[in-house]
Amino acid sequence: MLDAINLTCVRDDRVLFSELSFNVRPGEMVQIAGKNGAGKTSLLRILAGLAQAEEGEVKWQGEGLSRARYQYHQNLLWLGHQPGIKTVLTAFENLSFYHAHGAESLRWQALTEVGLLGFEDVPVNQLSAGQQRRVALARLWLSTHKLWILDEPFTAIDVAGVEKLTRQLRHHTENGGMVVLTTHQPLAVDNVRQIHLQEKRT
Ligand SMILES: Nc1ncnc2c1ncn2[C@@H]1O[C@H](COP(=O)(O)OP(=O)(O)OP(=O)(O)O)[C@@H](O)[C@H]1O
Repeated sequence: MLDAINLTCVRDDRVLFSELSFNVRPGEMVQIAGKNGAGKTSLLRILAGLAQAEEGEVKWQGEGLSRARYQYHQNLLWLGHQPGIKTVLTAFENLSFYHAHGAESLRWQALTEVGLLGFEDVPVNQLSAGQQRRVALARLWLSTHKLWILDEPFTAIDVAGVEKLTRQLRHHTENGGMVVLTTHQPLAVDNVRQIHLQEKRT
């Protein structure tokens, strides 16, 4: 289980959120909602252990991230706002880099799932924005991590891609996984829990 406990985040003397507490249990999907600049990415980065909160703590399986860091990173798949892929490598090379010890057949399967079969040998910097995003998203079909933290995973993805990705998110939670994500578009998922960030002034 992931626990966010009394988190306060301040950026440029502005309190983005304060005393924010929630948890994410196996099988749950949580959407962080709020207008542009509300602090959604800032919150996800704190949850992923990439940034510090001014106050409060994040716990994984009951332990603070500083103590549980190794275990946490074994269980966490973070997909940031940027695709986070190596643009001089091809789609297939990216997946090989990411999934070095897994079976090659699984990489082909993941490329097929995200509709990149036929583009596997193209350097990523020659792919479209949506295709580049799909290379990053292919990791979701290779992941064995329990917790997925995804910042705007649907950005630049077409309608069919959104449906496929939504199915994969559902599949993950139905199998006991956890998803925390931001998105500005409606999610076609039952039981998604929303946490709204609202601006507070100092
Ligand atoms: N490292 C930083 N230093 C200073 N200010 C920052 C930093 N990171 C974010 N901010 C500010 O914090 C606010 C919230 O940013 P954040 O990216 O978390 O918002 P968001 O809710 O994800 O927005 P969007 O929906 O536009 O992606 C913004 O005003 C941003 O300028």
